[in-house]
Amino acid sequence: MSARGNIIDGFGYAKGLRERIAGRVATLKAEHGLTPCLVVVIVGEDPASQIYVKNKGETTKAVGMESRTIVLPADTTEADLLKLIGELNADTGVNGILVQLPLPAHMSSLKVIDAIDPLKDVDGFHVQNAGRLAVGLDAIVPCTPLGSLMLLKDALKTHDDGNLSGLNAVIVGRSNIVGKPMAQLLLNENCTVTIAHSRTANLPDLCRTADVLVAAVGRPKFIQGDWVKDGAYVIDVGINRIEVDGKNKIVGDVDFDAALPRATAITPVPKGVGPMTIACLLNNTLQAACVQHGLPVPGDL
Ligand SMILES: Nc1nc(=O)c2c([nH]1)NC[C@@H]1CN(c3ccc(C(=O)N[C@@H](CCC(=O)O)C(=O)O)cc3)C=[N+]21
Repeated sequence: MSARGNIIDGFGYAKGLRERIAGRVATLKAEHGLTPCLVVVIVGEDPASQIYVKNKGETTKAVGMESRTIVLPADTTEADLLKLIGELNADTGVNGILVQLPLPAHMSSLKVIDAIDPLKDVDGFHVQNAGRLAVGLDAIVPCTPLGSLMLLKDALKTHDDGNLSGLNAVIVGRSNIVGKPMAQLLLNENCTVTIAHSRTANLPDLCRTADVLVAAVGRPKFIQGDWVKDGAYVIDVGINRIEVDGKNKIVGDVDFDAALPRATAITPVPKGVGPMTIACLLNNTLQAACVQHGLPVPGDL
């Protein structure tokens, strides 16, 4: 039986990933004169979103890519945003387009995402990418599930035989951006996958069946320690800002301290899945640039 209480170093893994991406960006530049370009569009002035978008821009530049950020006022019309996306789609210098979510209430995020060229949809949110992932075709895979799978596989290799096949996976959360694509990825790895949500009956007992437990509900410390099966692998996707003793703190969807001694390995928040999301976004942008220029797509990193 493997040891318990191992903390998965998502920050360190993401750092290594970014270094390998930087190497590939340098090669692409030297051999093909190509610098991948990611454009991030943000509508409105939500302070948390702005900090996040600023970090993304800096990380993009740090791996040698071009980063452009377009800030639109909160009262921008949907038509104007769709027009901008059309222009970015047509601009061959732009390889990746990310429209920061959530959008203001007067816009339909599905309609906006649908307007993005699927080949430039580096979030992997377009129905074409979601559908391609579901049927097993090449697709741009959403960054958070992809980064989560990388950490999970690495932890399984470190603490076990590295094999996901036949494991029971429970994903708590059914969003299009995390829960559903995570389920597709784990199905591809031959897990037995259950997606739980707010209407699930007896969630604690269901979670206790999970060899792999993925928490993506967006509620601070929602998953209790005694919901975690002895020896489980726990991936905490939640990023919740809460106030403790007058100070802002970020916590996950799992009660980390209570889950830690039960889990074989668990991701912390922060420095778990979050940094992997950004690293995977950069890798998706690099791969998109290669596809758009008819160049071979580099393999796994
Ligand atoms: N179209 C779109 N695509 C996204 O991928 C997207 C989005 N919209 N809207 C907002 C969410 C949120 N998100 C995060 C990614 C990384 C961290 C991250 O790196 N967090 C660090 C630092 C946390 C901190 O200290 O603030 C960590 O967890 O260690 C956080 C949040 C991507 N999102």
